[in-house]
Amino acid sequence: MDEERTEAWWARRAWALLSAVRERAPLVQCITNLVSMDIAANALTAAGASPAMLHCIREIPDFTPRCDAVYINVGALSEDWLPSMRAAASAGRPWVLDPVAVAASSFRMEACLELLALRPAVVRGNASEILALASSSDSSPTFKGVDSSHDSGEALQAAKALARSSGAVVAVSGAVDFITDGEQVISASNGVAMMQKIMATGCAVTALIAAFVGADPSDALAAAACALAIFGLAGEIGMESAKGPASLRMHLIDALYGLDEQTVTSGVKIALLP
Ligand SMILES: Nc1ncnc2c1ncn2[C@@H]1O[C@H](COP(=O)(O)OP(=O)(O)O)[C@@H](O)[C@H]1O
Ligand SMILES: Cc1ncsc1CCOP(=O)(O)O
Ligand SMILES: [Mg+2]
Repeated sequence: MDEERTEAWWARRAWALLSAVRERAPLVQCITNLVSMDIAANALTAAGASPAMLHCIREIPDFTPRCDAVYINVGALSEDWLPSMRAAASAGRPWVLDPVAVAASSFRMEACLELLALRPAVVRGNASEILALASSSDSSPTFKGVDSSHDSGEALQAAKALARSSGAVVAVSGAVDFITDGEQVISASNGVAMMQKIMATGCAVTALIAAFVGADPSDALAAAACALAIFGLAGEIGMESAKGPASLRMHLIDALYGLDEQTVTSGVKIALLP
């Protein structure tokens, strides 16, 4: 199977998955921080998914089982929301974790480790987040809040170890995104540096990963790699018209909405690393 996963295979897979999102409009429940709600909901809907920002614990038993995927993001974690996160992660739907600033506190680290034990299909973080989560350490001297103080390649071994110990696909974002199930490593090299200057692009791309998993839960590794590459490609196209972070945000969402087969199959840069 691996031998046939050429760059051309990945390009076709990325288009097939984006097409599946557009056709099936997966319902994605998002329990996410308040900063990211707007960009995540807009990225999801531009891609063809159906976002729902529901976090009241009383709604989860009725609503979550009807979702195609669940997205949980601890960016603005609180004692009130953690029970909802636990309940939604335990509802039997495929789900994706964004461990924003996991090293911020022991409360956040313990919450993320507890959620990790509830078997997310995918964990996506920046390099500092994946390094911290893999080592269960909330005491890094280089901690910079929600931003990464490491390059994605520095977290590759940690990502592989975390994938093996948790059973999740682990994605590390950065200039090059790395996606691993603990054995295979995929690189996705789309994107522009200016994406780091738009608040909550990381949160938005994790939401998009959840939509791709919801559209096709059979291969979380492919879903995560293709969602990251497609989001990055939308950033590249958006950058052609952008003057700065605010206009890039708008043009990225427009580009995500307008992607066609030719643009996706010629533009995504996904490769299986040897
Ligand atoms: N230097 C870069 N060059 C190109 N794309 C980048 C770069 N840094 C981040 N990205 C892209 O921006 C998005 C958010 O990633 P990142 O900034 O690592 O997440 P977070 O916001 O959680 O820290 C991802 O799609 C990633 O591929
Ligand atoms: C600023 C901020 N504070 C808590 S969550 C959040 C957004 C983080 O977004 P991202 O992880 O995409 O950088
Ligand atoms: Mg983040």
